[in-house]
Amino acid sequence: MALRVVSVLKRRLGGPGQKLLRSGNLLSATQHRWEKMPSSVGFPVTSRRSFSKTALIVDVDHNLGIATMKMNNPPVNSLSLELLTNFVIDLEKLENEKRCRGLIITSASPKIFSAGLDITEMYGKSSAHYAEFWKAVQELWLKLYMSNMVVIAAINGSSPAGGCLISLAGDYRIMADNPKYTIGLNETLLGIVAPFWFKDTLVNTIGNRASEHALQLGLLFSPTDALRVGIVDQVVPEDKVQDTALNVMSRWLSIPDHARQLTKTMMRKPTVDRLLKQREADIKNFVSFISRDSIQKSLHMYMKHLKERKE
Ligand SMILES: CCCCC/C=C/C(=O)SCCNC(=O)CCNC(=O)[C@H](O)C(C)(C)COP(=O)(O)OP(=O)(O)OC[C@H]1O[C@@H](n2cnc3c(N)ncnc32)[C@H](O)[C@@H]1OP(=O)(O)O
Repeated sequence: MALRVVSVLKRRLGGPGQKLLRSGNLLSATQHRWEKMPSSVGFPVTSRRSFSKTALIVDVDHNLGIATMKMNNPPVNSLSLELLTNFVIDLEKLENEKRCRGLIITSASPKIFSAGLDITEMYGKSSAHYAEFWKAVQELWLKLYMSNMVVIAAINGSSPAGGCLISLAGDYRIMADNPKYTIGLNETLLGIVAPFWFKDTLVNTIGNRASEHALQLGLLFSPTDALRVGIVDQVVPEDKVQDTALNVMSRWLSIPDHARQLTKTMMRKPTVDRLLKQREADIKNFVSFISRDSIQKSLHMYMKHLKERKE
C-alpha cells in the first residue's frame, strides 16, 4: 500500500515533488511540519499507529500523514451518541497530531457507509438525552466541517441523512459505483426536517435549486445521479474507492497547508458561524421538535417500516 501511494505521489508531485520525495521530505517547500524521512532507503517503511474504540477504527500512517477512520458500528453504522462522541474525540486527537494532514473517512461495514443518525436515540428518551445527543451531532459537524485536515469521504455504501452530512462535511467525496447504494438528505421521508445547517452544507455543495428539490422530496440519489447533481465528486468501481481516495489525497496534500486551510476557512466560516451564533437555540428547537407526539409517532412508524421490510 505504502509503495503504491508513493508512486501516486511521485506522479502527482512531478519534478519538484519528486525532489522532495527523494530528499525524504514529502512536504511542500513552504511547510516543514513533517519530520525528515531517511533518504538512503527511499521511502521509509510505513509506520502505523492505530487507536480503535467501540464503533470506530482509526489507523494513522505517520509517514504519509494520512489517517483512515472506519466507522464500525454494525449492522448499519448508525450514528449513536457513543459513535458521535468517539468520533469527536478521535478527530480532536488527529487534529492535534502535527504530522497528520489528511483524513479518509470510510466504513468497515460492507454496503453501508452510514445509516445516518441513530433513530433510536431520537425517540422514547428524555429531553436531556435529546439535548445531549443533538449537541454531539452539532459538535461532530463543526469539527469535521472546519477540520484543518484534508477530509475525503470514501463512500463505500449507502449514506442517507446524517451519513450524507458526514460526507458533505468533507472536502471531497468518492462513491462506489453500485446502483444499490444511495446518498442524500432524506429527512422529509421520516416526517422530520433537516436543520438549517444540514441544508446550508448541501446548498454550499450543490446550490440552492438542486438542494430545494432534494430536500423537499427527501431524494436519495444513486451514485450516477449523485455525481450528476454534485453531491459526490467522483464515482469509481467499488474496489477502487480506497485507492482513489489516496490518489486524490496526494493531490490535495501537494498544496501548502496554510494556503489551503485559510481558503477553506474563508469559504466555510460564515456557515459555521450561523450555527455557533444560535447553538443553544438550535438544541432547544431540536428537543421541542423531536419531543412532539406527532414526530415521535413518525419515527416509531419509520422504524417499524424498516423492520417490516425484512419480513
Ligand atoms: C429535527 C430533526 C433532524 C434530524 C436529522 C436526522 C438525520 C438522520 O440521519 S435520521 C436517520 C435517517 N436514516 C435513514 O433513513 C436510513 C434508514 N435505514 C435504511 O434505509 C436501511 O437500514 C439501510 C439502507 C441503511 C440499510 O439497509 P439494510 O442493509 O437492508 O439494513 P436494514 O434496513 O435491515 O437495517 C438493519 C438494522 O438496522 C436498523 N437501522 C437502520 N437504520 C437505522 C438508523 N438510522 N437508526 C437506528 N437503527 C437503524 C434497522 O431497523 C435494522 O434493525 P433490526 O431490524 O433490529 O435488525
